[in-house]
Amino acid sequence: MLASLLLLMVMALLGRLSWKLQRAQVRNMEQRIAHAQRVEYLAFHDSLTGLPNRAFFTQLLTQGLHHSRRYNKQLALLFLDLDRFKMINDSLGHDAGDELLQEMGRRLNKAVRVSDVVARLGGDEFVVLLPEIETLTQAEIVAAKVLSVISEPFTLAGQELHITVSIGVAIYPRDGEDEQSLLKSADIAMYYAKERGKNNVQFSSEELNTVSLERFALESSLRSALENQEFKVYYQSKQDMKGHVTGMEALLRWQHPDLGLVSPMEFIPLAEENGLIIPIGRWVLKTACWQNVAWQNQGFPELSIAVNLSVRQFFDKGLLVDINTVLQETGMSPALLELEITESMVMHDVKQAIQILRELKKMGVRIAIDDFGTGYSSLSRLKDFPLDAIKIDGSFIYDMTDCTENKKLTESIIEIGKTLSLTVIAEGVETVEQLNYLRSISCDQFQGFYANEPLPATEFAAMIQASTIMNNPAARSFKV
Ligand SMILES: Nc1nc2c(ncn2[C@@H]2O[C@H](COP(=O)(O)O[C@H]3[C@@H](O)[C@H](n4cnc5c(=O)[nH]c(N)nc54)O[C@@H]3COP(=O)(O)O)[C@@H](O)[C@H]2O)c(=O)[nH]1
Repeated sequence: MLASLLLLMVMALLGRLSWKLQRAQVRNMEQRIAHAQRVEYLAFHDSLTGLPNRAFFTQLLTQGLHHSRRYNKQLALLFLDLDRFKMINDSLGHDAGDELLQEMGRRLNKAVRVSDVVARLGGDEFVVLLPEIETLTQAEIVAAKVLSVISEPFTLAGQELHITVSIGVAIYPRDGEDEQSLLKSADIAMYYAKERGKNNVQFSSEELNTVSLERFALESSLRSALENQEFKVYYQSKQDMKGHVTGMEALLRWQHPDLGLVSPMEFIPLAEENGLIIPIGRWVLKTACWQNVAWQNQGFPELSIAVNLSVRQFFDKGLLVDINTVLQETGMSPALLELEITESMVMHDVKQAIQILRELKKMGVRIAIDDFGTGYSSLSRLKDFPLDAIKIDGSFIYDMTDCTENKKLTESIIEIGKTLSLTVIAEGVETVEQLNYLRSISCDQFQGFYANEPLPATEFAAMIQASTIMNNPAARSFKV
């Protein structure tokens, strides 16, 4: 009796133990499944926004393309890139940047149908897939809706901010028949949206893709141009109204092995975009200073030299160190170095620009505002900038003798310059009539083809030495 009771108890205990064991096994299994699901979720979703990531998006795009092919449908791919995201990250911090990306994801999802796909490819790049569209207008409507939802203010780090986005759109099958080509077409179109002033939508086209291929080829040779010593600096004189040379401007040229001399207008925007402008700009500065010092050592008079700074260079953290190093290494006098910046550059971030300009002034270099009159600098702002000179944009000079409006505008700019005690230089002077008129309205200096076209160093030196510029009467009174 006792034995049976004991047996029953042992069996009950064993049963309980086995049940516990089973429960533990089930729990363990559940945990493993949950873990596997989590791993799978993370592999296919962006951890910050919860949106499909690039890998998942590629699968969804593949499925969408299969479907479109089978049912002979069009599909639209919107490629989005936030404008000035880096600036937000840099100025407000990465937490604010993360918050912005999360809110972007939420707003994008709200702007499209549940059957559409919103994904984050990485960084500030998002894509929207419209799997079945009948007409291009549908894609246009969605893109406009996206611009509109993003235009609502964002509150980040306690500040209300207005954010914009650039959108490129590619349509299957018109702009690409597979994932890669469709994504590439949309990306190129987005890039053009940026170029056209950001905050807009561009549809892909064959023309855009061809231009982009040419740019790609130019960009890859630009990467090796510095190393291959393909850059040259040309020099154009600045003169006072009596024709005395007061200085020169250093202008960059690219002697491309196949394309010949490439204009800076073609490659500086590219270099600006991919960051190559920093080493290239440093090289121009060093070459120009070195050349100026070499000429002085050869007995040339003390002529100033102006060097253009691009926006990326101007706001680059290494700018002050770079200039200081070049001055030290070349022995260039800071007072003879003039840095040319544009109005739009300083308007980009007025507070920081003033700070940088003050630091540059402390070094003793001169600052000139280039292409003056084409930007939007208000007069009240202008007086806050520590400047030495303004250069009237060539577009005012070009037809000034026939255009009363441009004559008046030029007079006003000269007056502004005088009021602020700045040297006023007229750019793009090509005729004696223009020069005479500028002289009559007390412009201080001029620059342009009338004096000389930009020349390689040896020719410029010969010109100075001969004290003559292309039989130009303005050059007869050169004092060299
Ligand atoms: N960031 C840098 N920008 C640079 C550098 N070198 C040049 N540039 C910028 O590229 C733009 C085009 O320059 P460029 O083709 O050299 O044209 C200059 C002159 O050649 C031209 N010019 C001069 N006189 C006349 C004239 O009488 N008529 C006429 N039609 N054109 C003339 O104008 C340009 C002067 O440039 P700027 O004084 O700087 O405005 C130009 O925006 C350059 O700034 C570089 O090293 N870095």
